[in-house]
Amino acid sequence: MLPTLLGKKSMGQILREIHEAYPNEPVVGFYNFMQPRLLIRDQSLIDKVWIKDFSHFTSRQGEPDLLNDPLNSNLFNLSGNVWRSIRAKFAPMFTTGKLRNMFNHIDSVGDDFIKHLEKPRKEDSLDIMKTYTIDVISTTAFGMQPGPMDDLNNEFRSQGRQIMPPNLATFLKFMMIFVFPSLSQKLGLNFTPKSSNSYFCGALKGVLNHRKQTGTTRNDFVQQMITLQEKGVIEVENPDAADDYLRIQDAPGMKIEPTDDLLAGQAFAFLLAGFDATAIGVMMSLFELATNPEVQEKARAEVIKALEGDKTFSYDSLKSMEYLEGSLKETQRIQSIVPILFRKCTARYKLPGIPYTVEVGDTVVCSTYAIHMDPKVYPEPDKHIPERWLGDSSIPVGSYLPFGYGPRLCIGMRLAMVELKSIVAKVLLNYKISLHPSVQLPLELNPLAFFNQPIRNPSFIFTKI
Ligand code: HEM
Repeated sequence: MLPTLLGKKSMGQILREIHEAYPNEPVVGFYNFMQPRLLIRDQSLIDKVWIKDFSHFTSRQGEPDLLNDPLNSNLFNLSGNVWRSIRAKFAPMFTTGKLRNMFNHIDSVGDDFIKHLEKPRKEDSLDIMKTYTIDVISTTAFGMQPGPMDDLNNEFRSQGRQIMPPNLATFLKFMMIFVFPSLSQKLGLNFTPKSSNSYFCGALKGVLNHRKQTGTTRNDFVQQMITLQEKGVIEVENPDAADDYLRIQDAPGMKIEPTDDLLAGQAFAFLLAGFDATAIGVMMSLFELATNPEVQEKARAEVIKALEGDKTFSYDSLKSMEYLEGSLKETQRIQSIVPILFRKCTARYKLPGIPYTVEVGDTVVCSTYAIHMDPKVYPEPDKHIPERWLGDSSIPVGSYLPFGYGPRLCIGMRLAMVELKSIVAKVLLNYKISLHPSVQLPLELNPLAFFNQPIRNPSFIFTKI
């Protein structure tokens, strides 16, 4: 891991190199500083560990204390039955019907974003995309209408930007938490600054109180959280096969009270887990379209066709844009924004077909970045080919992992795809996208960032159509 500390290579790149250096091995052991790690290369083994034998790997890292630290007890950090019970309570919030009801909030932030692009700007391209993704979380998860996009004093946005800047201090903190989770817990070290935690949790509790006192209602996550407090469960009116990935058995006998603190912690996790990765996703989707002009033209033609006859942007008109969806999936594959998945072993596990047992507390990882660029799975892996995803595309198990895999797959996956598709479709309809001549290709990855993200964000030229 020295190259990462010296600012030469990101963790994602190093793991990809380890994966590619042992093409015939199903697993490879390595050290992350002093901690042994097992890299699982073989996709059918990934399928076993991440899905079939998930009960042995229900954790990601250490376990926060639900009773004494409910604000940090979020879906990302928790494990075992506590995680299962909270996931089962929150999963219905992300189903098709619920997202369809929330679509107008996302759509309206997208319209503001397009107006914002029309004004002269000096902002870095990732900063603009972050304004969009923070505003989406603000309106959906915190029930707060975002102000004008050019308001530089907007507190919610500036607090959001301060949470996890991709710099050396964040990197060292993350390393400490990953490598020495128990010590970090004793030292009270968290992924996020305490000030951010209290600002966002305070904001959500303020909105919860206001709704309860005034009886105001709105189609958003806050309203669903209130339903969860009042009824103990969120109903799914029209079950959809596309929601299968959210189905999960509640933990029997587990009684978890959805207190304001616990709900605030989850909303903060949605912000934390969602806004940065989605902003990088929007930026890199535009980058892929700018560098693949034929794909851009085809995707634009599809958007125009889907909106023929005065149709407006809606959850359903977006659904019909299959080529655009294929392009977004290609971006997620090629860019592998989250380049590594990891699980902590929670029950001793003998790896099938291999003389090796994973002990409780051991961490296993897989390199999504390497798998997404494997020519055996994706011929000509560097090429952006949306057609890979059209029709009966059959991808082997454990081979497409941008949102993770198994029961702990990203709960916000569909929300992220709707956010991405909606904004990219709006940009395509209004602008031709090209790269500023100053952009140097290929883009270099930021060695200090946990995500795969460029060290210098590409600047775009948006030409009004
Ligand atoms: C392009 C955008 C996004 C990407 C690439 C992404 C990717 C991921 C990945 C790879 C994981 C780990 C899954 C695993 O370990 O198997 C994850 C977990 C998670 N994500 Fe996302 N995500 C995105 C957007 C969002 C959004 C918008 C939300 C908002 C709700 C969100 C909320 C979460 C949560 C709460 C978890 C933890 C789930 C659990 O452990 O039960 N993500 N995401």
